Amino acid sequence: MGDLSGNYEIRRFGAVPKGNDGYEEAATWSRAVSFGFHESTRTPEHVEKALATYAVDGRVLTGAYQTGSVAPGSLPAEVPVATFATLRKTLNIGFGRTLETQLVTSVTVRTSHRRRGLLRRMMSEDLRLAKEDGVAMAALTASEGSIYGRFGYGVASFERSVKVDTTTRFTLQHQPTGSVEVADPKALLELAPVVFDRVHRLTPGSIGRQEWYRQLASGSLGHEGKEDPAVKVALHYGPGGDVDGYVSYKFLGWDTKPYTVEVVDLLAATNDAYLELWQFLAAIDLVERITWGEAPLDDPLPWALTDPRCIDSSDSRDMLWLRILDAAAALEARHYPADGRLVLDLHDPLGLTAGTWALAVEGGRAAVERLPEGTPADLALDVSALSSIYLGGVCPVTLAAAGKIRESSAGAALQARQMFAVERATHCLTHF
Ligand SMILES: CC(=O)SCCNC(=O)CCNC(=O)[C@H](O)C(C)(C)COP(=O)(O)OP(=O)(O)OC[C@H]1O[C@@H](n2cnc3c(N)ncnc32)[C@H](O)[C@@H]1OP(=O)(O)O
Repeated sequence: MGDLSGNYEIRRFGAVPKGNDGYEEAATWSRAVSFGFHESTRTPEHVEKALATYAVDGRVLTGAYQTGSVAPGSLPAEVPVATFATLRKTLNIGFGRTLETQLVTSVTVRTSHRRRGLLRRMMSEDLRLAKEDGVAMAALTASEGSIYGRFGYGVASFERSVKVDTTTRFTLQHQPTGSVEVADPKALLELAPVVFDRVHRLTPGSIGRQEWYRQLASGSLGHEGKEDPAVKVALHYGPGGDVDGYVSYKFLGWDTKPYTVEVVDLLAATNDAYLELWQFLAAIDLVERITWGEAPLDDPLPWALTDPRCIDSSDSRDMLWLRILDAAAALEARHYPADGRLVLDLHDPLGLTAGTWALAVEGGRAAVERLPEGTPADLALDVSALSSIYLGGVCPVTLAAAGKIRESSAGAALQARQMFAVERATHCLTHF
């Protein structure tokens, strides 16, 4: 057996639909990803459907391949030992502004090749290339909390799972302004992207959705890679008759007690649509509980309920991790609700954004200037902390208390909190 310890070639290629050159390479790559996440081996049909959606999103697939000899009888050299994928979508950075963002996903390293620096190599190279390509931000959702801080990522949004008691206890203080009607789930193939576009423009932290979402919401392609006949859909119509929200949901069966409906996807482009979709869910006969795994932490629902304790939410977790790649471009892209000047001493484990930066905001517009090294700073912080506070969803004062931000001028963290605030709660409804 040859030396298996270090010889890898990193290859990048596009996702292509079946019938195209490169399909087999992409299909083998996609099976390696399922292996890395401990899923059952995907059927050829599942792989085909997944790759068709990846191609629409323009995903770039990265694989690490063994170049030396492969252990006899083990997986052949064309199966990557590590996988990594990226796609580009926009991120809502508050006040309706969006920023092109490098989304990192499908990160796996085969157990027998782990802790040899493969993730580090793929991540460092990809972030450097994205920056060179003019992308100022990267994002991911993490399987474990301890992996990505070292690469400069910081938690920027949260989500929680809720169980809502929809027995007679559930009453909302809300007079409907629109209406809700049940629809053929397939209607969402067309409507979901339209509604999402409105939600995306309204919600700080929102990430543009990949093709797969409309398929999921419409029951066309479930997590198992097949049509999901259990999915049901209701649409919300605003006062003018336009569809401004929907809920896609499943009844979990008569064996689940209390009888429960699980939300697959819930989007509302207006405050009224959100509450009225909840009124609809709560009105489903025979059902006593609604569950939703992607609810916001800062949620209007409990405030609209007569009894906010109808909501049981024991499980809150980090959702979006951001990584600023270009400090000046990312900071200048934002609108700031408060003026001020902050000098930031920024550390970066990959060196992409390191330096002393002056952020000067006037009339909500930022000008960012690099200052000579050693210029006294108001705040000293790692790029992961700046990425965390960037969307207004994480408080700089709290990070200062945690030792993640060092405040040299009294009150600078509070000033940062005011400057980085956004117009409504940061929430990301796109997993990728
Ligand atoms: C965005 C997403 O796709 S999230 C999904 C991530 N994937 C998974 O969880 C699948 C299962 N896990 C794996 O496949 C692998 O363990 C990976 C991808 C997490 C790590 O891959 P490896 O190639 O072993 O990582 P690599 O050797 O490059 O390590 C880089 C650094 O991260 C650290 N590290 C790696 N994995 C972990 C971990 N799970 N927890 C804490 N630290 C970790 C290493 O110690 C190393 O630290 P250092 O460079 O500061 O000394």
